[in-house]
Formats: sequence, structure tokens, C-alpha cells
Amino acid sequence: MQAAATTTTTIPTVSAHPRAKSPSAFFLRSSVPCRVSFRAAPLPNLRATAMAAMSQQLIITRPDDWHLHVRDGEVLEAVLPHRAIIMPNLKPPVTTTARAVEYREEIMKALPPGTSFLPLMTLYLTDNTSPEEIKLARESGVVFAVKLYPAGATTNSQDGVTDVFGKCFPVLEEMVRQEMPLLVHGEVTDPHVDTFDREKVFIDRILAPLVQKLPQLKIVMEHITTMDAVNFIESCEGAALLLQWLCTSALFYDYNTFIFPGHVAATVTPQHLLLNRNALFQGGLQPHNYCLPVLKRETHSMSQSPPNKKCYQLLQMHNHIYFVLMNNTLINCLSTFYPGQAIASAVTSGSKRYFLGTDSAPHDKKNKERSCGCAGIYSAPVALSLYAKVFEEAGALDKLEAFTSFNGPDFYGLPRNNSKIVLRKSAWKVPATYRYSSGEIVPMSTGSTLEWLPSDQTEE
Ligand SMILES: O=C1C[C@@H](C(=O)O)NC(=O)N1
Repeated sequence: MQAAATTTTTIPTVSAHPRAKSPSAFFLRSSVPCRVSFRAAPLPNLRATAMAAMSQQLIITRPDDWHLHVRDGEVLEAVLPHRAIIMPNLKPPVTTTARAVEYREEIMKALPPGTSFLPLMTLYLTDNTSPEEIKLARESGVVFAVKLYPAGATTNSQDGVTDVFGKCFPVLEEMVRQEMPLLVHGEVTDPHVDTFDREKVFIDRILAPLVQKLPQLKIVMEHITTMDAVNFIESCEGAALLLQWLCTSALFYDYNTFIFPGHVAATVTPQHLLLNRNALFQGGLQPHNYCLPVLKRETHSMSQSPPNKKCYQLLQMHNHIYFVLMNNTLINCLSTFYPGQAIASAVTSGSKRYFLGTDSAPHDKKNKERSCGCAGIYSAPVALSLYAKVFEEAGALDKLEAFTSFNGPDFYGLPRNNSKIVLRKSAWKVPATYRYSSGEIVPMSTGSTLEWLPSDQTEE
């Protein structure tokens, strides 16, 4: 089982906010520009002095979470954070605007008075969702996006979509008209496709054709796990840039009349940056590292060595050419030449196409450890420390804030948060479990020591 499980902590609650010193407290409230400062701490007061290890700190704009599961009932109260896109895969799922409005109220009721938290609600797309529902969703002012789960792809996805083009196309067209983003769990569920290939096949069969058919649709590929996904995102970006360049050149008149496939972005979880599939089997079966999409090969995630930025830049350049040539072989060759750390390289490169989405998915410990355990990793309390670790190891701490706090709101056309948080270079131990009223939840990196400690910016 997991490494050293020694301490237990009460699960961080919203009421702990905004002055809480819990590592989870970084996630709350909203609001504009920023400053990343990396500096020697001035030891402003006694508390700071007590933090002997504190020698560096980062002040960044308060992050958001663009992919979060807060559940309902007791777990909802236990895990609620900040401004976040709230996933709709409850039991039963949030398939209508009316239910989304209700669920939002439940979330707001779970907040202590005075807490400013903005839940951005989503609709769960089914084969039977109607274009009228999308209009209602837009009119409600509450529903922010629509989530596509291929039926059977993950937790509570049995009511998801069975045939995107056959059953949902009119709805997707309406989403374009309503400027409603589509959030995608990008895995096919075809039993003949190997679990580890499901993301790649989804891109080939669904996502690439969808971008071609509806290039105006804003799409976020959630929790990407493979180099294939990075290539896809870069290809869309490359094609958009190239078309823009061609159209602004003397050959074409008004490039605004053309539609660019530049509306595709991705969220990335801490686990898909830091862990590979070995983490599922190290020293025995590790249910708390099981999530969907499942962890992938080392070549897709982070390695011990820092990602090679030169390789990434080359890959990006070739991708742009590739998109023009539409030649699959070329990209496959490139994957052979530049293997490894695809996701970490992309995320830490400074590209605006990637942003923070933890997919933090709490399940009670007993539901994770039973004979058929649930998929989902509870990362909310540790996520920011882990993202900081990835950027630090890549020598790219100066790009952390864009990933956590700018790229998401910029892509969605929302204001950036005003408030700041502090990340101190100060070792802290992740509790073995977080308790809530009916049980306990094991967090990612349980029992281990992390180096970046987030908290609200309360002084100076
Ligand atoms: O997409 C998802 C859903 C999530 C959950 O538990 O809701 N758990 C996962 O591992 N992946």
C-alpha cells in the first residue's frame, strides 16, 4: 500500500477559509493581474521567523481549478474550495439546467456566510440532450459549459454519449451558436481498444473530426495524459497560426472571415504530470493512484530529469508543419526522436493552451480499497504544491502563475483573480487521510513531504 501513513487530519472545509493555513486553502475566491516574485523572505513577523526553513516564496495570483469534483451531501461540504468548474457526474447526473441551478444552490448553501466562491456549473451531455436545453443553459447564466463523457468511460458516466456525431451533432451546433464550451473526457470506450490507447484513439476518431467539422466550437480536452494529446493541441494551435498567417498575407483579404481551429485547450492534473503507470503497481496494487484516464507510460509524463525544452520547441515547430502536410507518419517519427516528458514539457513551456484542472475526485477510502475500487485521485489539498514541484524541476517557476491563474480565465474570457496567494518553500507533511463526517479520504502523495506550502497572502 501507500508510503508511510502516519497522520490524520480533518478534511479542510470551506469554513477554514479565507484565513486558513491549511495547504488546501490556496484554492478559494476570485479576482486581476499579478506579480510573480521570487525573493528572499523578509522575515516580517514572529510566525515567519518560526518558519526556519522559509527562504524563498512565490506570490502569485490566486489560482482557479478548471476541473473539479465536489460531489454532493457530506463530501460536498467537506471538500469545497474556490472558483472552479464543477463536474456534473453525480448520481443521477446533472443533465438539465434546472438540476444545475439546484446543484449550484446546494453548493452555495454549503459555504459559510461571507465566503466568495464561484461555482461554474456544467451540464452532463447525453444522447438525449436537446438544443433547447443548451439555449436554456445559456439563458440561465448559471451553466458555464457542457461536459462530454463517452458512455462508460469513467465514474458515473453510464448515461454519457454513445455516438457523438450520430446523436449529438445538433446540440454541438447549438453550443457554437450559444458560445458554450465543450469539456471532453477524451477516451473511447470500445472494448477492443487497449485502456492505454484510449485517449489516442479518441483523438483520431472523435476529436480531430469534430474540430474539422465545428472549428468554432471551444473545446477543452480535460486531464490529458499522452504525447498524442499534446501533439493534437499543438497541431490545432499550429494550424490556426498558419491559417492566420496565410490569410493576412497578400493572398487573402480578410482573415476574420475565416474560421481557425484555434479554440482547443487542455487541462492537466498533478498526477498525470508526476506519476507514470508504475505508481499503480509499486510494492503491490496502489488503489489511491488509480484514476481515469489511467496513468500512462513514462514517455508521456514527467521523468526525474528536467524536460528538454529544445526538443519541445522542435516538436512544436514540426507539428505546425505536420498539420499542413497532414502526414501522420511525420508525427510518429517525431515521437520517436523526442520521447519523454511530453506533458510536463508542454505545460512548462509557457504555452497558453494548458491550464490547471486538478480533476480532484474524492472517494471514501473504503470505496477505493475494495475489490472493485473507484477511479479518482483526491489531489485538492496537495495540487498546488505538486504543480510548483513540476515547474521548479523544469526550471520554469516563472511560468507557474500563467498555468495556475492566467491561461484558464484568458481562454474562457473571464477576468483573472485579483487576490494573491503565497507559496513558501517550506517542507510540510501530507496527512495520511482527511476525515469527513462519514469517513476518510486518502489524498495524493499521502504521508509524503512536499516542499511548497501554499497559504493566503495575509500580511505585508
Ligand atoms: O473522469 C474521472 C471522474 C472522476 C470521478 O471520480 O468522478 N474520477 C476519475 O478518475 N476520472
